[in-house]
Amino acid sequence: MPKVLVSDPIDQVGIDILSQVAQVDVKTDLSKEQLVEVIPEYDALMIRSGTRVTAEVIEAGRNLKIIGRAGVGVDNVDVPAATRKGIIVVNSPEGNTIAAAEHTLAMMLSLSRYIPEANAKLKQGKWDRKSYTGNEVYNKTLGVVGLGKIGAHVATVARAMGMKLLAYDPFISVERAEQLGCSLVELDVLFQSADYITLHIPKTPETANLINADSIAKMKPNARIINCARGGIIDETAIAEALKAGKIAGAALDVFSSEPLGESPLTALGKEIVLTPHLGASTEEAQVNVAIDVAEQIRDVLLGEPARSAVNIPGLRPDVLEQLKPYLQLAETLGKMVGQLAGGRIESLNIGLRGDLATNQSQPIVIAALKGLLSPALQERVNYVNASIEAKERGIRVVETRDASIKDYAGSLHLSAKGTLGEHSVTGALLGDDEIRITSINDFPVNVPPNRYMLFTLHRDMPGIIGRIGSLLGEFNVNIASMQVGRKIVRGDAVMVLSIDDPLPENIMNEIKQVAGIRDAYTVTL
Ligand SMILES: NC(=O)C1=CN([C@@H]2O[C@H](COP(=O)(O)OP(=O)(O)OC[C@H]3O[C@@H](n4cnc5c(N)ncnc54)[C@H](O)[C@@H]3O)[C@@H](O)[C@H]2O)C=CC1
Ligand SMILES: O=C(O)CCC(=O)C(=O)O
Repeated sequence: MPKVLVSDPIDQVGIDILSQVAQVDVKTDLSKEQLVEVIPEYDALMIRSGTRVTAEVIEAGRNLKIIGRAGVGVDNVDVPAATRKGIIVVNSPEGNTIAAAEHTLAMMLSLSRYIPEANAKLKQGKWDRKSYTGNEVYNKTLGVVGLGKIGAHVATVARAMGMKLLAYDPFISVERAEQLGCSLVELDVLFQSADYITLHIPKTPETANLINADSIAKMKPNARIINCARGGIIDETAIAEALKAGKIAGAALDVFSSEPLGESPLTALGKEIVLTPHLGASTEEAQVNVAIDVAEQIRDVLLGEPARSAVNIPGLRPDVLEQLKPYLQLAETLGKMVGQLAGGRIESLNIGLRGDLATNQSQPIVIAALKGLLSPALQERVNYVNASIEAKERGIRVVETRDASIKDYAGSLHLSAKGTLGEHSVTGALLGDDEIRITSINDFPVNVPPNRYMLFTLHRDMPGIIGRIGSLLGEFNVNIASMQVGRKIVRGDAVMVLSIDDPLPENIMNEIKQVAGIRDAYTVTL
């Protein structure tokens, strides 16, 4: 039974799902060193934001197949290191959207009305009404930086509260922004015009310290900033100084450049700052959502199924993935075949998507073909995560073509590879019940299902040759399951495809190649 380590607190519902297929160990107090020590025994790791999955942890995790982040941000996982090792990293892109958006709105209102300070003072027995005259958000301008899932929900609710909306997001269309009631503007315009600025972007090299002394200098003195996205997007020293000097009116921060927040100039400030310890996703509803979402993906991957929200393999909607699954299997099978026909060192792979397949999302199909191509050499070390990197590192040139007009089957895939044994091609399609058929070898038409062990010959179409190969296999005690010949013209060149029940014994290939009329012969193991 596979083993899953859960190293941050997650909802029990997630543990229950994982327990269907794995032994689950919950160890939420591991030090960095302890994690490195225990990780080799686990097939999967499930975390929230507390665990740092460094390159060292990934290197030590020699059995790891999947890392599941019960939340959105995967900045606590060294994703490139995981990708290099072929480990899938999954998250829950939507499970905590509402929780984070509502926390943002709560922070904005708390900050505007000084609720945390007033509450604390009253609990100390002080009835102070004059220190806490706040501001209304109604009719004020909210600048949303990052109009993705959380930013969009914040914008929708803020609009209902009567706020005017500006947004900055270079990857969002004007139509989408307008649909949400936002005017898309440049960042500087947003900084100069907004009364409230809320951040909903990932932390990347471009967004690190986006709010700094320079950007703060552009803001209005009554500006209030809310960050429920990621620590490090705001320069904490700069914002503490700006608040102290009254350059802006307030800040509400849920996330920090280093967590837990230790000694910081932020904690010394008064009612102009509201701080929460990374609580954006901390609702019962969100924790159930993310636990189910990520535990299901870990379960599926441990059962050999694809994950629906992997961050290091092409993201596909579950319905699209479901529809593509048989084609991924087809691409992998053809990749395996053509790789073995073309020989070990492959220079190039041409992938032709034909018929209906030409209108499909091709990236997963290309990856599946590469996985198949490389699997004879790399075995289980190659998977959907690292197939592209492995191909690139081997200098394999990948060319993709599409032709929707070829309608011999509803959709077919044509792979052609150039390698040490020359250039070879295989075409395949799916029958109505998603059964794979090989429909051509080196452009000779055939119609055979793939088989674990196969023998291909290129030969001259002439009497006696099929019988001779049959008897030769018989002499070596190899049982033939099926045999088919594909030719373009009578007595011209042809291919023979034999499905056999056992691996071919050594030496037989030399004898096959010496049969009169045989030009070449190849074995394939699928
Ligand atoms: N405080 C908490 O507990 C939580 C924090 N988060 C964080 O909130 C952030 C947003 O999450 P979602 O809305 O789910 O992500 P999302 O991916 O739906 O949206 C992010 C948006 O940022 C935009 N963006 C990327 N780079 C940008 C840039 N340089 N300038 C402006 N816009 C840029 C993207 O186009 C996208 O529209 C993430 O950092 C996530 O980790 C998410 C959940 C809970
Ligand atoms: O797991 C958590 O509580 C943090 C959530 C978060 O920051 C995220 O999903 O990006």
